[in-house]
Amino acid sequence: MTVAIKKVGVIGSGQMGNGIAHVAALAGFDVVLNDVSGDRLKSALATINGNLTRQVAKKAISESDRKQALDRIASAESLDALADCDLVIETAIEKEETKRKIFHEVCAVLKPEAIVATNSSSISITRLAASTDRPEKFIGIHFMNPVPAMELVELIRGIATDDMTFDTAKAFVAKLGKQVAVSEDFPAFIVNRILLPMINEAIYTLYEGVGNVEAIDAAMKLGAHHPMGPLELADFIGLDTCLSIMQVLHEGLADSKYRPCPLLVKYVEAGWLGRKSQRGFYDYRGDKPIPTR
Ligand SMILES: CC(=O)CC(=O)SCCNC(=O)CCNC(=O)[C@H](O)C(C)(C)COP(=O)(O)OP(=O)(O)OC[C@H]1O[C@@H](n2cnc3c(N)ncnc32)[C@H](O)[C@@H]1OP(=O)(O)O
Ligand SMILES: NC(=O)C1=CN([C@@H]2O[C@H](COP(=O)(O)OP(=O)(O)OC[C@H]3O[C@@H](n4cnc5c(N)ncnc54)[C@H](OP(=O)(O)O)[C@@H]3O)[C@@H](O)[C@H]2O)C=CC1
Repeated sequence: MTVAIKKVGVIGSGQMGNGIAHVAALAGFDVVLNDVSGDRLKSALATINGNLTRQVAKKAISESDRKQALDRIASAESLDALADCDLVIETAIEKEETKRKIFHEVCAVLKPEAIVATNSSSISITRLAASTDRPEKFIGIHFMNPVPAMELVELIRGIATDDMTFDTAKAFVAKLGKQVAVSEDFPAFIVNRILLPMINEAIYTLYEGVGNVEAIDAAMKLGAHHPMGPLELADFIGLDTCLSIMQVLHEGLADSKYRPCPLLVKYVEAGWLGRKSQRGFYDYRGDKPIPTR
């Protein structure tokens, strides 16, 4: 049994929120995109339009698909605008305290039958569910970046998630044209349990001077056929998000093999968060990315 989903709320209009709003609107859902910052929302809509336009240029969608998708996305600075959503997907920063606060506020305005999901990369779904008034209607729907291009979505049930919520989330992902991988609720789930230690190891390789940024990325692109080098990918994901995921792995699994590399910590402390702040393992302020080490 599934619940009918017509209107989807997306909380957080960063790179993932943009992508989720984009694919949901293109699949015919009405979307309300929320963020604490009005400027963020404006630039989010411009980014979505840019990505849709690229798809039109590639003939993946028509001009009328682009227009209709954009028309289906409303933006709102207040969570009150999400009151009549059937499904809400939280995709604000990877900080448990921020997410808990959002769930507390949004659950107060949602209808009781609405499903609440998080796009968290790593945090316990069971623990986040416990901060809501509806643990049985709470689930992890974990998209990959960039959302319009990646085929996979991980689904993670918390201990209390009921079958109706799981089946509804599965049907929703299928409607977006994406494949599901089901993960148990353990730190960082499947993709990031494997991917982030690889990225962290690449940063240790840089930290220990085994290779420079260029050599490490070239090694993994040309030597292992990865589409992006691990440091380029870390910048793409966001170094703050990478660090948060490593911290969740380190604390959650209590194993020193997940120790975040001190160089990753230093970049985040400097505010060098990767592409989103224009500087990370590469400097993106010029015509082409320049390695920072
Ligand atoms: C951290 C987490 O919690 C989980 C994660 O997401 S981990 C990160 C997972 N993602 C990856 O590993 C990405 C690795 N990189 C890649 O796969 C590729 O480099 C890439 C898909 C990003 C770009 O591929 P490419 O061949 O260089 O680019 P290009 O041919 O221009 O684009 C391919 C598609 O991606 C889309 N795309 C590329 N960049 C995009 C962006 N920033 N936003 C939206 N769409 C984008 C393009 O529109 C295109 O879509 P269509 O196939 O529908 O036309
Ligand atoms: N980056 C990635 O590759 C992936 C990330 N994820 C997960 O998705 C989530 C978002 O990541 P990403 O999009 O990269 O992050 P970004 O930093 O790009 O975006 C986060 C957005 O959330 C906003 N925000 C912060 N606090 C609130 C709040 N209280 N209410 C509403 N919006 C808020 C931020 O606004 P402001 O900047 O003004 O603070 C920002 O616009 C994280 O949980 C992350 O782990 C999942 C898969 C892949």
